[in-house]
Amino acid sequence: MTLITDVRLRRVLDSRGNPTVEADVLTESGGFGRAAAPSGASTGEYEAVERPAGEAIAAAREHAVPRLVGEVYAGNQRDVDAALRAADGTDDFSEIGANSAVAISMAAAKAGADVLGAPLFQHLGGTFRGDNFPIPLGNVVGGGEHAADATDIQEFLAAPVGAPSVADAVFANAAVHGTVADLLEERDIACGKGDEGAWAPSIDDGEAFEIVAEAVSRVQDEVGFNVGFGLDVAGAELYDADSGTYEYSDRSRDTEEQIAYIADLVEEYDLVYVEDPLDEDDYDAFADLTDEVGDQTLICGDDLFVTNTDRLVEGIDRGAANSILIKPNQIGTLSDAVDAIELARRNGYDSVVSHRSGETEDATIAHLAVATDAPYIKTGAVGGERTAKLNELIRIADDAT
Ligand SMILES: C=C(OP(=O)(O)O)C(=O)O
Ligand SMILES: [Mg+2]
Repeated sequence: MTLITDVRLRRVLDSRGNPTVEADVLTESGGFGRAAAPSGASTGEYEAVERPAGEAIAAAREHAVPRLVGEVYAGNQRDVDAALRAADGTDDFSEIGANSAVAISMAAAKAGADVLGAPLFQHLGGTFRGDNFPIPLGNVVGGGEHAADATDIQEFLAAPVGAPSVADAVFANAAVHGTVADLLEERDIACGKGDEGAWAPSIDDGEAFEIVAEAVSRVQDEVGFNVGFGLDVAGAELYDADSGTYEYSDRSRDTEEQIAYIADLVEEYDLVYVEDPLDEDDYDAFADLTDEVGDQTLICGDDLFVTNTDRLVEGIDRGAANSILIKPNQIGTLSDAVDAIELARRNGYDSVVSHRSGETEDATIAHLAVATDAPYIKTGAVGGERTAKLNELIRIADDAT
């Protein structure tokens, strides 16, 4: 029933206005799935390769489509993803592009779900999934590679850890985003937004901490449950390998100073989450920081692990972190992303399923998080391509997908 009969690929716009790959997968019995690839700006060095959309589409039409059409069942995700790997023939999807691969992988999953008449999370995770929801981490102030002339730290993330429901959590994050705007206005700070919809004021990190801490505390008082906050430091973007230092606007920090700085921030602001506090090659520094504060907060590897089980195994062996960011396009297929989540769980690591800074209306990651019982999802706080995922979580909870 789910034999793939057609794969159609096209260029569509992402949220930055760049072309990205959209895939349609059709099946013998009329099943249909459509998905589009997201795209990063602060990409990790070890990610699967995104090719320019037109080239990725041409290569996938030549190498992948013939291995799928009439050959593979969309309902068998492992076979779909194995066919994509075989068609590509490289370790990093540099032939057909991880953007073509992930779009086809996700579209096939949706086609499989469509044939079953089941919600995507249930097709991916089974009938006993759908009761647990991830806590959404929402970017409310940001800079780094996502906005010019803004904070050094890439993302200040609201984290409504005490929310009684996913809808309460989603609205709490939007309230923090709105309260940050009020506080910026009170301080006469005009600003626009970065790529993920976070405010991108031209302020230093110290002032951003003050504002976000105040916003979180006000919203916590309003909603009556615990709202904390966290960071994506995107340490690899700050790190200068030649000098071995982290370069902030106002000063440099060597690795020891960077570890001490982050540990102090965890203490001072009771941070619940710290992503990529250190460079993507420095497992040892990650391990030192995790040793120091890993019992108080999540230390999450994004550029460190790039959703790659080999890198995660190394991190687990070395005690480098206690959580992993999961971005399907970093590794190229849903099967690989699920393998990383399962390996993480078996080793006591929390998974944080994540959007990219360049996004589309695609909501697959909301289903992936619910399907795998992931404790967190990072997908912004506002903006259509972000609310696509957040509203889908609310629909899943409402049994309305
Ligand atoms: C979402 C992120 O940004 P990008 O997609 O630019 O890598 C991130 O670094 O976690
Ligand atoms: Mg990151």
